[in-house]
Amino acid sequence: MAIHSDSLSSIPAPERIVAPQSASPNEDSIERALRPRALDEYIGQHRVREQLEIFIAAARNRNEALDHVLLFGPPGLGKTTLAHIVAHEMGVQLRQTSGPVLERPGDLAALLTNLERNDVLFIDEIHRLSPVVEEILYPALEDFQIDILIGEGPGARSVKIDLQPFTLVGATTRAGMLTNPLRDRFGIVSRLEFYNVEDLTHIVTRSSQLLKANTSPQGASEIAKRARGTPRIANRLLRRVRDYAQVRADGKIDADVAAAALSMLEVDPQGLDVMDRKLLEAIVHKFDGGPVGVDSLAAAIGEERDTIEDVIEPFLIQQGYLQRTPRGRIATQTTWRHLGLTPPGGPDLFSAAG
Ligand SMILES: Nc1ncnc2c1ncn2[C@@H]1O[C@H](COP(=O)(O)OP(=O)(O)OP(=O)(O)O)[C@@H](O)[C@H]1O
Ligand SMILES: [Mg+2]
Repeated sequence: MAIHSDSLSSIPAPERIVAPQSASPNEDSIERALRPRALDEYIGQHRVREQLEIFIAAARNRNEALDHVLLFGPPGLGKTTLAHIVAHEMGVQLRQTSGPVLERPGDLAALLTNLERNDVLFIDEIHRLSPVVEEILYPALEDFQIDILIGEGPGARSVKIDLQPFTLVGATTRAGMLTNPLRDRFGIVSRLEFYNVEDLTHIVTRSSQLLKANTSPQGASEIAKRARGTPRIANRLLRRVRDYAQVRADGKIDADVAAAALSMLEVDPQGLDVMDRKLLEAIVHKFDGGPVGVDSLAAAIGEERDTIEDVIEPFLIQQGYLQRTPRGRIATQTTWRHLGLTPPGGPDLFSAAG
């Protein structure tokens, strides 16, 4: 491996390299290029994929619209990708919108009346639909009909409009924030999980081919290990490692180059970054390891509560760094050790408490 010592100042440093949200419109367009189009290119999530395969085949066979689908899970795991794949596999068009964009009932009515037979309507952030808009959606989902009010005041009357049969694909990072009547109207509910290292390695390898990056299997696996179970992060790390490799290692991404690039980006071998460590250190140093309520934690590290709950915590909990209890967040033994500290009371006491 030839590592040159030129300056790396040309490498852009996003605020948080392992943020699971999309960073910019530019990143969005790169993502679109890397997005798998068909179900059999969609890596991992075997359970969800198998279910969709069967339901899509059956609906196609009967020439019916697929049942409404709710996709939920943390950001960057492939909800939008899957919505597009559903439309592609059904051989129909996809119309895309999002909860906060649909301000008035008329906005949704316009979209619904323009759908063609069996089309997919994709509503991202569906937990953020306003109640009046959601009201329109119920009869649309159930009977493919909407009631709209024409005119104002005493002369106003309600008119029923028939819609073409369609499939609603709703995506949310927070299934718990959906109202019950809305959730009940989805026939297919799919929860996306964090990806394992093997699947992420596969994704990095596939993206390397599309980006024409020269990545060895070990290089791909090194990136995968630090990608927090999230394809969006894996693809972003790959692009930054590719920059590093280009400037310092003749473009070859092997395990050493990947590790060197990622430690320069302050992503540690477990995939934790500055923000994760800040949160874990706050629990350990400021709150004696917890339990600490999420609001106190938010104040201590200067982050929004929502960011902690949606973005930082899920991976830390899944990896066993953090426990969510009714009394608040608790740092686990893994956390103390990760920070190079001895857990309080020794291993036995802790495992009895945890
Ligand atoms: N199963 C997969 N196989 C290969 N690549 C994937 C897969 N899932 C996601 N990706 C990649 O990850 C990127 C992010 O996925 P996507 O935009 O679908 O996430 P999302 O769940 O909609 O995120 P958000 O909650 O932020 O909207 C995509 O551009 C795609 O390239
Ligand atoms: Mg999305």
